[in-house]
Amino acid sequence: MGILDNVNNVSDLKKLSNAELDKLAQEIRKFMITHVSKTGGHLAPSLGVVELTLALHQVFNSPQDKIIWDVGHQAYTHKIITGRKEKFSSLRQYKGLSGFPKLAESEHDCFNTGHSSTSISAALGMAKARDLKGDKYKVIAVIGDGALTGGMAFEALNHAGDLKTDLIVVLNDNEMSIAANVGAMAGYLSRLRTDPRYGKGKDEIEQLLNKIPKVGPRLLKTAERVKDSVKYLVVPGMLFEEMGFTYLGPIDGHHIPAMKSVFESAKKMKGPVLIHVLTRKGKGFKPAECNPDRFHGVGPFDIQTGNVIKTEAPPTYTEVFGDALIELAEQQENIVAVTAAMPAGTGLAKFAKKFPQRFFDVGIAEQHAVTFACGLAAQGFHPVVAIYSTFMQRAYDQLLHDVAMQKLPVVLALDRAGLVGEDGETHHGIFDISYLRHIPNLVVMAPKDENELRGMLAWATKHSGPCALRYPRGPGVGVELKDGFLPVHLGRGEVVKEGKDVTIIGVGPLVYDALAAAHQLEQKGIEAAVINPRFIKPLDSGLLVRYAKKTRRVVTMEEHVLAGGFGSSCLELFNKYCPGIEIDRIGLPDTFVEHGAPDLLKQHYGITADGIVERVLARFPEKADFMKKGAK
Ligand SMILES: Cc1ncc(C[n+]2csc(CCOP(=O)(O)OP(=O)(O)O)c2C)c(N)n1
Ligand SMILES: CC(=O)[C@@H](O)[C@H](O)COP(=O)(O)O
Ligand SMILES: [Mg+2]
Repeated sequence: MGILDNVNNVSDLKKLSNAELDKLAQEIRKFMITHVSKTGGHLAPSLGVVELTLALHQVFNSPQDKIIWDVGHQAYTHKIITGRKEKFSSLRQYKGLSGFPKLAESEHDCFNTGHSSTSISAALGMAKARDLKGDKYKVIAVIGDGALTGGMAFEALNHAGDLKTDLIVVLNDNEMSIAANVGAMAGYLSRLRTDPRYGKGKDEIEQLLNKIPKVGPRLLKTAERVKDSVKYLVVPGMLFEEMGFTYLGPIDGHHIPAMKSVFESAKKMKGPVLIHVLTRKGKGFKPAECNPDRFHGVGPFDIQTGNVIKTEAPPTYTEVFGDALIELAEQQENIVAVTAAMPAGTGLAKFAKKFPQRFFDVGIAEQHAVTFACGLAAQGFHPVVAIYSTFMQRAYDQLLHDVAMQKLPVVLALDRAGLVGEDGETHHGIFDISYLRHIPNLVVMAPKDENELRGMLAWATKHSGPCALRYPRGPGVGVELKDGFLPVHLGRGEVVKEGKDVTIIGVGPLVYDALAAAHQLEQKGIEAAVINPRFIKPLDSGLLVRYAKKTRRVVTMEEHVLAGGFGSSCLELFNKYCPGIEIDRIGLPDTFVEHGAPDLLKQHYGITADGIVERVLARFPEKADFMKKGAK
């Protein structure tokens, strides 16, 4: 019987000694590794904060005290010790535990996270609400060094320093974002971490400086300036102190007694406090310690070897994108690539190695990434900004105000467009058609397969204005990759199959589901035409209207919300040019889609060939009867 067996909630944790907490940490690591090796998940981030989480929950009193986990991908220990140990085997599975904090899951999850850099803003809002109500609870934001590169975090630090309300920010510094952390802040933290001078008795320095004899105002001013610059040199965390925070640290984030003692001190302090904690991402599992980037978000793996369990699959759209961009960049010197802290996830890692001067990782800063690219474009470069569909939501105004209004030749590569699966509602890329297609001057494309992705990227890097490409997470459809680049013509779609009874339009790879549906319908005597629109904007209006008029029935299908999606654009088109068409739109309803395997989610929402067949048959009741009579 281990200690973890008797820890079913935070109250059980409070009874444990430091030695028992250390033992519990080991048991939690073993428990976590065992489960995540089966479910996959954010193992390295969570392994890195086991002791930190235990110390936090011993010193503070969740749920009265509010603990907000930035991104929330590191909250597995938090979940395990707040009553969700038994459900942990369902992590990230459909109808199982989420991989991120969820209010709906537990009172200890006081704020939903998933997108980076929101924790300090939310914590500050909660702290201010507490003050206004005269409450006394503590509010703690736990933010990583990567998330601290997000502009929103600085906005919140700036505001917190001004409000001076009681707030605790725990900076979990493991020198890693997904890849190694980048930026000047990372450099500053590194100096705080490594320079022996830092951490010298801050009081000694203050006493020494205060010994400077009281002199006339002019000399006093100089003395103050000297004092401040000397403080910058030897007093750690001056940057945060200057922003109104009391800086505590750096402390060992795997030493529970040290953290508990600092947390206890911070509890008593007035105003905003920043506690700088040093941790090792992936601690306790050698493969993750050695490859914290690979184990940042990992699929099921072999515990003995750390090898991810590979399944035979075609190259991913991400890999096809990355390789194609390298081919294009070899021909076009003005191509540069920008990522927001996700070189590997967006397929740009190889590009970065091959063209280090033409690659920019800006940190978790999507807004800056887009407008930084505009600066490059304004001076003759052709930037390709690779950002997941869901994270591109952060840069909406930059797309509109900086890219489109100026008609700058910026290529927006929206990876993870569609249902991403286990990351769930905060990560599905199901809103981009709606937030892109109404932006003037912007071309929006959706390739049906790997060759079209290559062709569209080639076209985009030669297009004189802004354009966006949206493609899904995971393996391609497995077509044979062609040399060269498929020719693409602005605003032109493709007839994949002729038919006279109904027109089925599938967006992106869904055109293959449309084709499968058409073949099923053929068995039932219904001849369906299949269209690959290729362009979300500008639509191939001539083609779509021609087939709508010809078949009088249209079914559209997209891995995207219906509101403002591709189907909506067809509604608008047909309403104008061929009113009276029967149109069925298949897509996602007005709700946030939960986590689960993508195919399961598609099945649930009818985004499948069968879903199309069902819709079409509903328009042919006689055929449906024909079906019912047992005809095959
Ligand atoms: C707005 C946004 N952009 C990108 C991501 C993808 N992402 C998730 S975690 C992460 C790195 C976080 O680094 P850090 O905060 O240091 O946490 P660690 O994984 O090191 O514990 C990134 C880039 C995100 N979740 N949100
Ligand atoms: C926590 C986070 O936002 C990222 O780690 C994200 O989960 C990566 O998604 P992919 O696994 O699709 O690259
Ligand atoms: Mg980090």
